[in-house]
Amino acid sequence: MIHARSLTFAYPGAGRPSLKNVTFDVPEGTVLCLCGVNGSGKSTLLSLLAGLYAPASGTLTVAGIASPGKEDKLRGLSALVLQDADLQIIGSTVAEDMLLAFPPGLTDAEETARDMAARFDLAEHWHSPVHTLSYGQKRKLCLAVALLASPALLLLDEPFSGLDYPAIREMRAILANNRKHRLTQIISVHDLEPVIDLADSMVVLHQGEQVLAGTPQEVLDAIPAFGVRQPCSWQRGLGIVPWE
Ligand SMILES: Nc1ncnc2c1ncn2[C@@H]1O[C@H](COP(=O)(O)OP(=O)(O)OP(=O)(O)O)[C@@H](O)[C@H]1O
Repeated sequence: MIHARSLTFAYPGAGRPSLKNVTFDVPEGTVLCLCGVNGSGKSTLLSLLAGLYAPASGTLTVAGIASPGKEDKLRGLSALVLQDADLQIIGSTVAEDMLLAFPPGLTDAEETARDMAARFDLAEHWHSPVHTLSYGQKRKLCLAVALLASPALLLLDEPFSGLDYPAIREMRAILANNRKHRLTQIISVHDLEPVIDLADSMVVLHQGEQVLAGTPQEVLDAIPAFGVRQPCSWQRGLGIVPWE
């Protein structure tokens, strides 16, 4: 579904590129775990995949839509869930934020949104002002709104950061359910522990370069050299042990 070929990108005015020569494929319905230390280029790559920027060189094709050239179409088929929920929430209440995901006047919009709120344990907060939600609830609201748009590609930037253990488990359950329904997902993390058993493939970035790519089993032995901690089960020689 995704073919990235020799992607290079530099922010306007930046001295050096934030992505260099990034090449990978993601089959439809699979989960790619994108990892690397702070500043390695994960968010930048997600922005290109979301159609927010175009590569300076190389080509990115998502479901047959190519960038550079068709970023507006890419934006229509993917949903990016940002690390900072406050940058993403635009409604003043949960209801308003969820209903803004639909075109005006769409029949069934409220019913669909309420069902999604219930799925994400947000039903009792339907009329709550968004600033009264907890950090974890705000993250869930952003993900719920992203899914309301029925994206073909879900892009998640550090979905576990700042979440407590129960919220991490809840987030995992949502991502696992998406995977069960064959939604293509790219999940950026610096810590692999909460996600590795859900990942079909991995790309490791370091200083904007793709240094490793393959299945978790192919990549995990080499990741410490790039500042990424191996999952505990892998360190103990147990391979990848599912959480549940
Ligand atoms: N808007 C911008 N303008 C200029 N440089 C930027 C901009 N955004 C990011 N960068 C630079 O691009 C590089 C990659 O940053 P990016 O945010 O993509 O990394 P990251 O792996 O997502 O980091 P983190 O884990 O800290 O979120 C960094 O050197 C960063 O300083």
